[in-house]
Amino acid sequence: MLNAKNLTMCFGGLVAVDNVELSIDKHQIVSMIGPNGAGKTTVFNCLSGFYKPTSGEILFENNPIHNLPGFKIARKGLVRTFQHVRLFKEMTAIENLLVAQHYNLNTNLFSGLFKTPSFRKSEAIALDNAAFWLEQVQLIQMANRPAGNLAYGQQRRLEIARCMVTHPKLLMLDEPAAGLNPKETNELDELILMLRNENGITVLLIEHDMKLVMGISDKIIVINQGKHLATGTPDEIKANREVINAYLGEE
Ligand SMILES: Nc1ncnc2c1ncn2[C@@H]1O[C@H](COP(=O)(O)OP(=O)(O)OP(=O)(O)O)[C@@H](O)[C@H]1O
Repeated sequence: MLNAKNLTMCFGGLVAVDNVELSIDKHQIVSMIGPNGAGKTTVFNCLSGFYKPTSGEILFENNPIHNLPGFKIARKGLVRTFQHVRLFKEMTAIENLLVAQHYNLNTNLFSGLFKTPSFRKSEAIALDNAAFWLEQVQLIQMANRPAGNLAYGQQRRLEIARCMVTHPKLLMLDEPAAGLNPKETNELDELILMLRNENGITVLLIEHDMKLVMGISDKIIVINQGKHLATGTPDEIKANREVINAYLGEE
């Protein structure tokens, strides 16, 4: 589904990502791990169009995307969250999910002004979709609360719902468990598995929580000092001497 070849990203003289190769198959849950500063977020930023890679190729469903801006990549079905929560804090939970669907709304000036039947229909579909995903992430009771008033774990789930209302094919989560307590991390674990098992989503995540990573990943990609170090199943990665030396051994 997603393939990166010779992916390289330089910031001035610093090679943050150095010839990284990766591939993600449909319906897999793939985790990218590595020490702080290894280059994981930079890889994410290149894959999602936030950065234009210095060199290399990124194919999404066999089409090159490395020259596309982020919003066009998102429209192709590759959608992401960020390391820090980025919700519209003054808007309610449901409003955040409606704003995310603006692209699907039939909103030209005429239809919006006169509330044409097609405008009202697309508004109703967006509302149903938003309510469905609030239910899925167990936030339906919070629909009318300002997003900024939700607990941190709830805000994280709302961000995932905000991605899901756009019907992505590949969901990329940057440190989704950061700042969550163990109960919230378990709920996140279940939510990610549900997205894959019941909604057919492919998931790529960056995560430092090894219990979560080892528990849900089909495949783990290890990055160290900007370079690809290893790829394998959780058991293969746990037993990989180079990985233990570079990363797991530190813990
Ligand atoms: N916009 C930027 N400009 C300059 N240097 C950058 C930029 N973004 C990242 N870097 C550098 O690139 C390297 C890789 O950073 P990156 O954030 O990708 O690592 P990471 O593996 O995601 O780390 P962490 O786990 O701490 O989030 C670091 O040395 C970082 O300082």
